[in-house]
Amino acid sequence: MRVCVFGSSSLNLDAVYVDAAFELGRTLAKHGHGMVFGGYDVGLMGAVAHGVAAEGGNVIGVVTEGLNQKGRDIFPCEELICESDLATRKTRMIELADAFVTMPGGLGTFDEFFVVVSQVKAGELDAKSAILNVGGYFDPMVEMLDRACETGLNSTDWRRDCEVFNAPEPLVEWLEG
Ligand SMILES: C/C(=C\CNc1ncnc2c1ncn2[C@@H]1O[C@H](COP(=O)(O)O)[C@@H](O)[C@H]1O)CO
Repeated sequence: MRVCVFGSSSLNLDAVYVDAAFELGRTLAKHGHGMVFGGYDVGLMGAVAHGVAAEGGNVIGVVTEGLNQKGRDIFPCEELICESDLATRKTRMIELADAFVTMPGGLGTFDEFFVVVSQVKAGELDAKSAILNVGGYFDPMVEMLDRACETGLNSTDWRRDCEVFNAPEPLVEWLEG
């Protein structure tokens, strides 16, 4: 399986997030899965790629022309794809993946997570999505999503193909199930 991982591009992150990202990468590779991600060697994005590489796993990176021009470090991926912009890059990452994992992050990470679950909701995508809820980071978002369903404002059960995990091992086992 090829798993797409979303996560923060920020620098100077707390070690609890970085360690969890590295461990996720190691777990994916130990289970024989490859990874597709945003391609840059920064933040949780980079940490998860280092984890995959540490176990000899395969990494595909999808970068953009605009971010390359900002001089961001690119992870040494087995395959590197360059797209024109963030939207095209996101589409490409989704096309390349069999399943999705969202790690803690900011606006870019939220955007990627919601695009995937919205496509599943609309029936455009048939894929599992897992949230790695490091340190309870996603608790408010999970609460909001549950509330959206309880009130009927969201017309489907967001948990249908989406689950929340505190550790990488059960997460990867769920993706495989
Ligand atoms: C100028 C800054 C960041 C540049 N933007 C991005 N760099 C790398 N990856 C990005 C960027 N914007 C969106 N992405 C994707 O979303 C996730 C990271 O975004 P976040 O906002 O940091 O959570 C990641 O999965 C990327 O695929 C500021 O330094």
